[in-house]
Amino acid sequence: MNALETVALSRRRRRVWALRDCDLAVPEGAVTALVGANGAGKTTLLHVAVGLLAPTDGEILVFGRPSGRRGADLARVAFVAQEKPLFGSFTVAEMLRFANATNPGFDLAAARARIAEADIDPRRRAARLSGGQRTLVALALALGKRAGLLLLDEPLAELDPLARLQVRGALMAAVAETGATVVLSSHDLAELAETCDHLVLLDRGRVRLAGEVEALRDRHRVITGPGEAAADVRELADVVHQSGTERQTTALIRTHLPDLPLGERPGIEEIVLGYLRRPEAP
Ligand SMILES: Nc1ncnc2c1ncn2[C@@H]1O[C@H](COP(=O)(O)OP(=O)(O)OP(=O)(O)O)[C@@H](O)[C@H]1O
Repeated sequence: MNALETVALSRRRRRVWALRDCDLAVPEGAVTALVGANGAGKTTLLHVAVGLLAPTDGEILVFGRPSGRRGADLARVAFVAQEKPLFGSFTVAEMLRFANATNPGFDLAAARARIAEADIDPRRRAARLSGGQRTLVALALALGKRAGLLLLDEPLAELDPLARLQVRGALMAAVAETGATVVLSSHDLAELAETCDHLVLLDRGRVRLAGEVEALRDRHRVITGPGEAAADVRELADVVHQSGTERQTTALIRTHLPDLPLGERPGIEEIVLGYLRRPEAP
């Protein structure tokens, strides 16, 4: 079963279509990167998935059921919002106890261990935490919930390099140990390449590219050669993006032949940048 699935999902925000006709499937047990330019619709998609926003059109299913505000369904989902909202007047210890009291199956010991590992004083009030510390507390709460689906909006943005490594390790461990599904949005493509096995690229509210990272890499090549050779390549593949001079051109191409003996297999960063650079690419 897919952990998250959308069918012709659209969401309008005032005059803007923040999501438009999105069809996508996030498989269970995978770590999926949600990427796209600023304003592409990533946060909107995550908010619709947890029922904070309703679809304008279409459907979104979480573990096969329409997403909504029913307690039993929400118990299977943990969400860390971009602003990492916490109750400012609560101490960290109080927040963990509150989470423990309100979430059946909450792993209080594991959450406390994460706070200790992050060297955060549990007596400190949330309002007095640094941005990165807020993130670490929010992630400890989300992971403690032991939810089947973790939706994380820019979870690594404010973390120092060591904390980023620790959080990425904790997410991968959650996937390995409990079979959890993780969807995380981020602008750090290099980091995502090391953490994620699936990718969804949103572009002005539409799904531009989606699938397994290795399969997407198999379908693309970076080729270099004289400009006129690009015409020959068009017979075999779609040119996603091309740059350079008449004498020397570099192109990202998409092919239907996974074994195309041509050029280099690109990294996920090159693929995403190629599509973002050329909005009219196929
Ligand atoms: N509260 C709101 N009211 C009206 N429009 C909004 C609101 N929040 C977002 N939008 C619009 O919806 C679109 C998608 O925004 P969204 O926040 O989902 O993008 P994003 O991909 O998460 O961007 P970022 O990478 O900057 O966080 C944008 O055009 C944005 O201006």
